[in-house]
Amino acid sequence: MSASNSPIDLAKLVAARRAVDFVESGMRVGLGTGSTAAHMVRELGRRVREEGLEIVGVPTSTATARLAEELGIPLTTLNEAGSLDVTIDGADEFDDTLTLIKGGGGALLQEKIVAAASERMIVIADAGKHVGTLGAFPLPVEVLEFGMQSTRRHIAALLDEADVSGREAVFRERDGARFVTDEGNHILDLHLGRIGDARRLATALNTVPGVVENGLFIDLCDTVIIGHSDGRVEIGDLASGAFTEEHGTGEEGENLFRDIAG
Ligand SMILES: O=C(CO)[C@H](O)[C@H](O)COP(=O)(O)O
Repeated sequence: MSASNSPIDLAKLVAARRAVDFVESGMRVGLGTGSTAAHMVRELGRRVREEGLEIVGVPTSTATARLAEELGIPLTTLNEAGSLDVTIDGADEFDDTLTLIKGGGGALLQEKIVAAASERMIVIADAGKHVGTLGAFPLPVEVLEFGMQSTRRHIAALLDEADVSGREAVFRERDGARFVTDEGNHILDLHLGRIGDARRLATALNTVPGVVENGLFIDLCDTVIIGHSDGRVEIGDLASGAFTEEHGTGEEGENLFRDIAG
């Protein structure tokens, strides 16, 4: 079974398609980055082409911009759009307070700026990303190349005092070379195991000279749509403080699975 029709990918697809129901004509929409967000962009593209949905998108990475362009979704910049009605994006982890870890795809900087400019942020994710305590997923921190080893030492010193259970800080690599973000920076992945106080850690990290941004998204996400591989969807909403389940039959998941598997 390939990654594109695995149960996890099916769960991502279910969440992504449900999220697109929240998009209406006339909206300015932040387009997230990653495999789950790509499902959402494809579904938005389908609605633009087949249903005449009139939106303008603001992509959070060059990869998403490329995909959206291919699909015929009209795009603009955040500067042009000013503010956005909704952003739909993936996440690497989220907890019951809808605090997120993002940046697994390296796009956390644009993602955070776009989310902060949005009236509403909807996160789409497979159920495996819902955690009791954040931190099993390494926390990405975007750092400038200039003085990056010094920046790492300052972060290491800060972690000695932090309420975390692991302290390894590793520069991300891709294809044997240091990973470079869309802004030309690098990513330091912090293997923390358990993050006791996300707000305090996020604030502390952003005081270190050389840190551009960290992957903790706090008070940004309003709604999380959780997909299950049998087609069930849970919606967690910050305003109501509740997680509610939809599509209990599993039938939708089976149909989608047939669609993907061809
Ligand atoms: O934060 C991100 C990119 O910077 C992604 O949203 C996150 O890594 C989730 O990716 P995927 O949907 O592929 O699991």
